[in-house]
Amino acid sequence: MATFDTIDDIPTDSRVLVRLDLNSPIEDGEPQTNRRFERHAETVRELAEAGHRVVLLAHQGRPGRDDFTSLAGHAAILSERVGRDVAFVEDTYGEAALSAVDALDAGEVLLLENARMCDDELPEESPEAKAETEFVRTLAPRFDAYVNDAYSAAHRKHASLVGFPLVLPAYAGRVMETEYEANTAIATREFDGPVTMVVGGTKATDVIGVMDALDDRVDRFLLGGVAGELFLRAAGHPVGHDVGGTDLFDEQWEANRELIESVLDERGDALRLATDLAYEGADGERAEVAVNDIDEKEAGYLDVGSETVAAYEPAVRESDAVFVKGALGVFEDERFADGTVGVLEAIAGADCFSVVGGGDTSRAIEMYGMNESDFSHVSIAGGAYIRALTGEPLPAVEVLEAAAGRQ
Ligand SMILES: Nc1ncnc2c1ncn2[C@@H]1O[C@H](COP(=O)(O)OP(=O)(O)O)[C@@H](O)[C@H]1O
Ligand SMILES: O=C(OP(=O)(O)O)[C@H](O)COP(=O)(O)O
Repeated sequence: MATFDTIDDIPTDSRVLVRLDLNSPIEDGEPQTNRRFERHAETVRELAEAGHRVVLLAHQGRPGRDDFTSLAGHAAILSERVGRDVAFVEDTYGEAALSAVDALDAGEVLLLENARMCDDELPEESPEAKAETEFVRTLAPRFDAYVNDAYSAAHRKHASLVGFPLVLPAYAGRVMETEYEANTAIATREFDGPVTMVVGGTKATDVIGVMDALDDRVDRFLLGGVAGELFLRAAGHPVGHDVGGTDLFDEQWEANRELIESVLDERGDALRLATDLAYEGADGERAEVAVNDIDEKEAGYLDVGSETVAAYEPAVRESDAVFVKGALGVFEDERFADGTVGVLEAIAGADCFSVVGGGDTSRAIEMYGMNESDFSHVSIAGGAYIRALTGEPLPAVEVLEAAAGRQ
């Protein structure tokens, strides 16, 4: 269990600075609504209803990229989700921002401009250095408390994440609390029965690192996606390399070959590899082939096959805990959703503790009409989820814990 203080511990009538992670996909310059708004809305609503003055800090994109935008649109979406007005000021710690902060009444909510528009925010430095920045030194004195709800950004040593908790009493928001507890469960909780991890997606380097780190915590890995194909390659099948303009496999194979081979060698018994794969047939329909019948990879494989899904489902049902990292196929295309959806539905119907992580994979839950409440936790974190699974510390969580020790 984390040892941080939570928003239940904030003294009444406080001026509270809250770090959220509203980083979202941007289309035509506008943020697209997603789970992050819905989840953070709970923390914001609770703080406002408690009568605090609530000022929100967040970021969007990275400087130089297309998704680096103002947070004006985020304020509108958040306002809808919270069910009360979320004012927005196009400034982070200048005159306009400070006046807006000072003008707030009890229960009012204000979102400041994208923190990454300030030079002090981004370079990763120690919490002590970040606490010394003009950004932190200017804003902090306006507040009685700092809340970090941005679990999904907690792997970054940015001013808004690690600077403020050094100089203000600091607390975890509801998202921080629930994400932390669920995502560290694989390393910290004892389960009575088998622990299963579903491993897929495109970022094979990430998930293979997770598999290696969780070696002794996981009883079986169900593989699919790009990572699954690389393991099939290591097992001697002529798959797991790029064909026809794809560039997902060869580079990742070169980078991870030794690790893949050693995981296969040492944990072979715990690994379930696909026995059949799906691809786009000549008629454009889904076609399947048994892995043992593949003499040469000629098509891109886009899902695990139906025999594999039928084998993975009971493995899920027998588990006491299931953690998901990455999709088993290109579920965005209905023809190749069977693996991902079949396994997610088996988890939803099973009596087990379950965590589904990764922004892309968790999207399959709503795309295919599954109920989020049938899972113990659907994470809104990507990089931070990976780090939690591999047991790497999250700097923004560490400073919250240190703050609790001082409070
Ligand atoms: N065999 C495959 N070939 C190409 N893409 C795949 C394959 N299997 C899964 N994917 C893609 O992987 C994506 C999810 O992977 P990833 O980004 O690693 O996970 P997440 O964002 O959920 O952490 C999905 O969008 C899916 O289309
Ligand atoms: O969306 C985020 O992370 P994610 O893509 O790992 O889920 C966070 O907002 C961190 O963003 P960053 O990776 O630009 O620092």
